Amino acid sequence: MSRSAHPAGPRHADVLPEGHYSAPPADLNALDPKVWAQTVTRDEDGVVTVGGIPVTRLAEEYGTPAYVLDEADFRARARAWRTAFGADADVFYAGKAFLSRAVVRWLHEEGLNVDVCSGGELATALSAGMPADRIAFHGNNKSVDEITRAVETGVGHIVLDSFQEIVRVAHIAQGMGKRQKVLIRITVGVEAHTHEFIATAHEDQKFGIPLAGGQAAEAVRRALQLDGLELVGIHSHIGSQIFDMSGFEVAAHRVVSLLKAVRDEHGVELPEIDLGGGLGIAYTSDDDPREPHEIAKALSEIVTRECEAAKLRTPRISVEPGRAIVGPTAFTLYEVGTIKPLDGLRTYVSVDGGMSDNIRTALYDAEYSVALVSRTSDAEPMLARVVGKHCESGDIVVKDAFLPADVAPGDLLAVPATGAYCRSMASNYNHVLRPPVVAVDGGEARVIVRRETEEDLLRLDVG
Ligand SMILES: Cc1ncc(COP(=O)(O)O)c(C=O)c1O
Ligand SMILES: N[C@@H](CCCC[NH3+])C(=O)O
Repeated sequence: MSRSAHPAGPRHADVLPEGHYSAPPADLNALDPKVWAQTVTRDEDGVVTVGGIPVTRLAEEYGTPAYVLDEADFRARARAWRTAFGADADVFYAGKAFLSRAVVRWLHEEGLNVDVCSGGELATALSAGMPADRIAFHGNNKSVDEITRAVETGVGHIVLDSFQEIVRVAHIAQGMGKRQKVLIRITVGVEAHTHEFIATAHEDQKFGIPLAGGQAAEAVRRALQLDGLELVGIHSHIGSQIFDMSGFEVAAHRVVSLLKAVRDEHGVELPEIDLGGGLGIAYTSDDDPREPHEIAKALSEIVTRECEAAKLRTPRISVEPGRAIVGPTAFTLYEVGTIKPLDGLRTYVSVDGGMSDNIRTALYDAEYSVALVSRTSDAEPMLARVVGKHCESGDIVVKDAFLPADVAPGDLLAVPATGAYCRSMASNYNHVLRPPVVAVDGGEARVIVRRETEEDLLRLDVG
C-alpha cells in the first residue's frame, strides 16, 4: 500500500505522529469515484448528493448516523457479476455482507441467488420471496434446528463444513425422507493476502475440511455413501478483501484436481464447484480493485483448461461475492460533535456513531476515507482521527484522515464504502441504537431498515 511517511499537513507538520497516513489529497472537496457509490456527486452549493438527493436533506429527514445505500449502484454491481459469469454459472450474493428484504428482492430481480449462514439470514431471504432452491446454506457450526429448517424448506444446497456435519445433515435429511444436495467445503491451503482474521483457506483455522492429508478425499468418500446426501460438488472460499488473483487461481486448480481424483476413484464426475467470494474493494484511493469480468474470465479459463486436460466434463461454476457488490454502494452519514485538537499530534473529531456501526477499524485495523459532505471548504488540511461516541479508546472510525481545518460541530461527514460488514456487524454497545439503512434512487429515498429505538432495546430486557 502506498503510504507517504511525511504528509504535508500544515497544522501538524512539526511533530508527526506514528501511524498510517497519506499526504493530503490535492483537493479535499473532491470525491474519488473509486470509493464512492456511483451516483454520488456535489451540487452547485457544494453539498454532496446521492441518487439525486442532498445529504443535508437525508440528515434532516432520517437523522444521523445513517447508512445511505445507492440502489442503482447496488443493482448495477449485482448485474455486472451476473453478466460476467453468464448463464452457465450461478452468483450467490453473500448475505453476511448485508442482508435485508429489499436487498433480497433486488437480487431476485437481477437474477442472483443468496448464500446464508444462519437461521436468521435464511428467514430473511425466504420472507423476501427468494425461492428456496436459489439459497445456499453455509456455516461451520449449523445447529440441528437450522439444518432441519434448511432441508425442510428445500434450499438449493447445503455446504458441509466438517466430518460431523456430513453425518448430521445426512441423518436429518434421511429422517425426513429427503436427499439433500450438498457441496463439501475444503481448505485448499492457500495463504490469502489479507488480514489474518478474514483469511480462510490456510489450514490452521476453523472452516472447511483440509485437502491436505487426503482429508477432503475421505470426506467425499463418506458423503457418497450416505443415502440422505446428493453430493453435487466442492466448495472453496479463500478469504475476503483480496486483490491478488493468484490465490483464486490456485484454489480453482486444487478444486479441479480433487474433482479429477474423485472421478478416478469413484467414477463420479461432480457437476458443480463453488469458488466462494472474497474480491476486494477500494476503501481508500490507494486500493485498486479488480472487476467481476476479470475474475470470471480467470476462473472460467482455468477451470475449462484443466477439465479439458483431465478429460472431465466442465462443472457449473458458482461464486459468492458479498463485499464487492454491496460494499461500495453505501456510505455512513455522521454529524460532527466534539472536536479536540491535540497539539503536535492530531485532531480528534468525534461523530455521533462509532464502533457500534462500524467495527471494522477496531477489529481489522481497516482503513477508510472520509469527507466533509454538507459543504465545501477552502481551509487547510488538518490531520484528523474520526472517532465515535463509545467508551473505548479503540472506538475509531477513520484512523488517519485529512479534513479541512475549519470542520465544526454540526457539519456532516460521510465515510464511503461502508455497505459491507458494517450494518451486518453492528452492535448495541453502550446501548447506542443501530442506525437505519436508507436506500436512495432516482431522487427518492426510503428506509429499508429502520433506526432502532429505545423501545426496541427495552423490549428485550424482560428482567
Ligand atoms: C463462504 C463464504 N462465501 C462468501 C463470503 C463473502 O466474502 P466477500 O464478502 O469477501 O465477497 C464469505 C465471507 O468471507 C464466506 O465465508
Ligand atoms: N467481516 C469481515 C469479512 C469476513 C467475511 C465472512 N467470511 C470484514 O468485514 O471484512
